[in-house]
Amino acid sequence: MSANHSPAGQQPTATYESAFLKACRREPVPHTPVWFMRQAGRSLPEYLKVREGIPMLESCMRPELVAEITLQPVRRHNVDAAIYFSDIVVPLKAIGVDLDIKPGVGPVVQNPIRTRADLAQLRDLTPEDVHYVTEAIGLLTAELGPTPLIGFAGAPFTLASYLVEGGPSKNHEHTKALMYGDPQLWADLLDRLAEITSAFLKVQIEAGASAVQLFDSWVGALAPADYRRSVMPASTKVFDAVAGYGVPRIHFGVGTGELLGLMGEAGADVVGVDWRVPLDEAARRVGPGKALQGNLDPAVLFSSTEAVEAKTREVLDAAAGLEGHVFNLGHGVLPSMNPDALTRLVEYVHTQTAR
Ligand SMILES: Cc1c2[nH]c(c1CCC(=O)O)Cc1[nH]c(c(CCC(=O)O)c1C)Cc1[nH]c(c(CCC(=O)O)c1C)Cc1[nH]c(c(C)c1CCC(=O)O)C2
Repeated sequence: MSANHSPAGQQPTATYESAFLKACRREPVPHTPVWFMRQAGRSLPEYLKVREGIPMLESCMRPELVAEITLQPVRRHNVDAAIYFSDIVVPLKAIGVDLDIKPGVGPVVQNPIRTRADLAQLRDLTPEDVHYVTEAIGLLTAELGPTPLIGFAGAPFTLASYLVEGGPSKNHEHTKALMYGDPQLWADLLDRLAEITSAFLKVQIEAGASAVQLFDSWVGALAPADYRRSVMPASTKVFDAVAGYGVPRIHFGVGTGELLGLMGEAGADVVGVDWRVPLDEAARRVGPGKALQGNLDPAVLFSSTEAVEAKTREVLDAAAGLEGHVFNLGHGVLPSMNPDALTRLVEYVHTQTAR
């Protein structure tokens, strides 16, 4: 550790002192930090241009392209953090699971995991399996300066939902059939995924990520008792595995109003909230000692600037009493969004919250 490096690991002091990381640590901030889930991607013409002719998963394995795509929204929107460009299925592909990302569909798995024998598809992940991640993060930390880089992974439940269903699913019928019908196989599957996810997050942190987000996008499909019994042990295992690095751990899912307390309890420092629960109520559900992230309804961005500002004001007002607030959308940027509206939104939050 040198003089311009922070106590919490590899990052430069200017990064450690950034508004985003301060808000995650519930320290006073110069302005409310902003970033957007899926800020890189199809809403940006410059993204469509560099991705032309390159399949999604292949683009995730080219370090220079990953670095360029990750930087695009930082340059354009003046967001307070970058998120590493990848996908939640990349570590599964890296250990040899036969899957692809189909345009307009999402991840599709060739041989769904439904029996004990199928578990053999899930071997341990080594740093060499994802050497391109280490390379890309090396390029990125050099380019980003003080702007923090968020690493991420899919949470065990959400990964399991793709692996068991074989693709995207509305009702998660095969997943729930396994969870309720063979609890031991289910627990073993989630534990395997927790190991893989932990290894993947460690690679990102050791390469220079300043925070990590665990996406449990589809876990809102579960009741709290089932979450506690069948999912929380695996997610807790992931958070515990990276606790020693001292980087903030963010935990996000959609439709998780009834799970917010448990998702914090699983080991998050920051709990992501979708647009269905106002942040002051979310803070009551999560309890003290955690920051919150969110939670403008993404679809508001399709409306007028005045309406966007009014709805943003509501989010900021609900967040006024929080210990730490990271502004975000309640879910990801949609491909059809006007990127200029996102740039204006960042500027609006920054000016409204300047102290
Ligand atoms: C559930 C989930 C997936 N992937 C991810 C999640 C969790 C986040 C969430 O809840 O939205 C995570 C993810 N996937 C991607 C990112 C990029 C980083 C960022 O936020 O900027 C992140 C954080 C890139 C991507 N991942 C994907 C794209 C689109 C593919 C493309 O650009 O060709 C991008 C930019 C593909 C993907 N991958 C997945 C879906 C549902 C899709 C969309 C399918 C489609 O509509 O075409 C699975």
